[in-house]
Amino acid sequence: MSAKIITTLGPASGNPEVLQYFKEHSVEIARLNGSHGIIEEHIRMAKLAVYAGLDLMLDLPGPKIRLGEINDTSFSVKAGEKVIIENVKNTKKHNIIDKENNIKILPCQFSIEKSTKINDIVYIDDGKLQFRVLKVEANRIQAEALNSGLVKSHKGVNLPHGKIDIDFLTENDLRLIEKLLPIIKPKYVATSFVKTINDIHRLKKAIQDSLSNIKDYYPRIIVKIEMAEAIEPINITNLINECDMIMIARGDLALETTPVHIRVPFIQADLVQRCQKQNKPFIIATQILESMITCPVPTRAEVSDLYRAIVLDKANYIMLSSEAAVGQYPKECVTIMHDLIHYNKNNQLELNNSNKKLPSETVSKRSIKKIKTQNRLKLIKRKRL
Ligand SMILES: Nc1ncnc2c1ncn2[C@@H]1O[C@H](COP(=O)(O)OP(=O)(O)O)[C@@H](O)[C@H]1O
Ligand SMILES: C=C(OP(=O)(O)O)C(=O)O
Repeated sequence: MSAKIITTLGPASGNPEVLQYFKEHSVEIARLNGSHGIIEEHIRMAKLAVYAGLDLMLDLPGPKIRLGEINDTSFSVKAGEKVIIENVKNTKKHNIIDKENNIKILPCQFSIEKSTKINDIVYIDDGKLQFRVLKVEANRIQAEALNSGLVKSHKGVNLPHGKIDIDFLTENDLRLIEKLLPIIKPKYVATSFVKTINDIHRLKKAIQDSLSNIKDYYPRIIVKIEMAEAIEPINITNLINECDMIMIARGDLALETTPVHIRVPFIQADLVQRCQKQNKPFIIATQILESMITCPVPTRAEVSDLYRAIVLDKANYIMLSSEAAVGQYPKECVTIMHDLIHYNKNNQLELNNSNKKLPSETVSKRSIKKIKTQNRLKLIKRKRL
């Protein structure tokens, strides 16, 4: 079976023309990321995706630390600039300047100060922005930007060296399970930041409660592997057993496991083997064609990553995130994936056919026989001498 594509829906892809193109180019599942957008917008995009013939996946945010809502949606920081990362309990938009100190504030949806110490690194937006902790205060930390970039609303915050205890099913997850799930009835529900099998039991119970009045429907559960605890031997075996599909969620995985960034390919190799052994379908996700968010062609490294996922790992699904949700080239990304999938399929066929037509094995067997006969003759000759 060849790989199929999952595309994350967002402003760049939530329209009939793009969705039709996706359907015609190996896309099978449309993913709604519950971390972004409002419920009404998800319902609108879900209807369009179903109309285009795609299956739906509702991806629940889980206990992921994220920035809050920022006024004007983004602002820039410069390398060396001091900022405050402050816990905000409400969902209102936040101004970004602390007038007293004339310093920029990054609103954060969880309080991270108890889990950080001086010199720890805070990663934001899949690590695109890095901050070093300078001072820990009540309800906030002071930090120094290690690189320049844009701070955007709702981007993820990772603290690989600090553990934060946030309950697995958040208010946001429960709201989506109660208000969105029964309306769109997605074929799949993906669950984020899972640690143990107990998390899955709790999720299934919450889904059952929300669907108590609906018969003949229950979603398939996708477990996103993105935390160090989840890949501990007992946990990972149980999680693979308990779910319908695994997602290797490489974005957070890269920052939740240490040494950061470099462990992902090793974990990917291990998870692929485990899923294949336990006969469980799996998705390889995140940054597969990241450069194509702003560029119409992929890098060689991205094509190699795609080759590994499709040809070597034989992933059941490969997933596009920002590339399809907010990128400039959603159709081009899908085309690259679709073309590689089909090139591989045709290439395999050609190889199989050429094996049948050109029995190179027979040729080489024949030559081996000839050499053996020649050797035997030489031996006999030598013995006679
Ligand atoms: N429904 C949406 N509305 C607006 N933007 C979205 C939506 N879904 C995704 N995005 C954007 O695409 C980015 C990448 O998607 P994804 O990888 O799923 O997000 P994240 O890593 O933040 O969970 C998000 O960070 C967000 O900026
Ligand atoms: C798919 C992932 O999760 P999300 O996009 O929800 O952060 C990931 O971290 O790789």
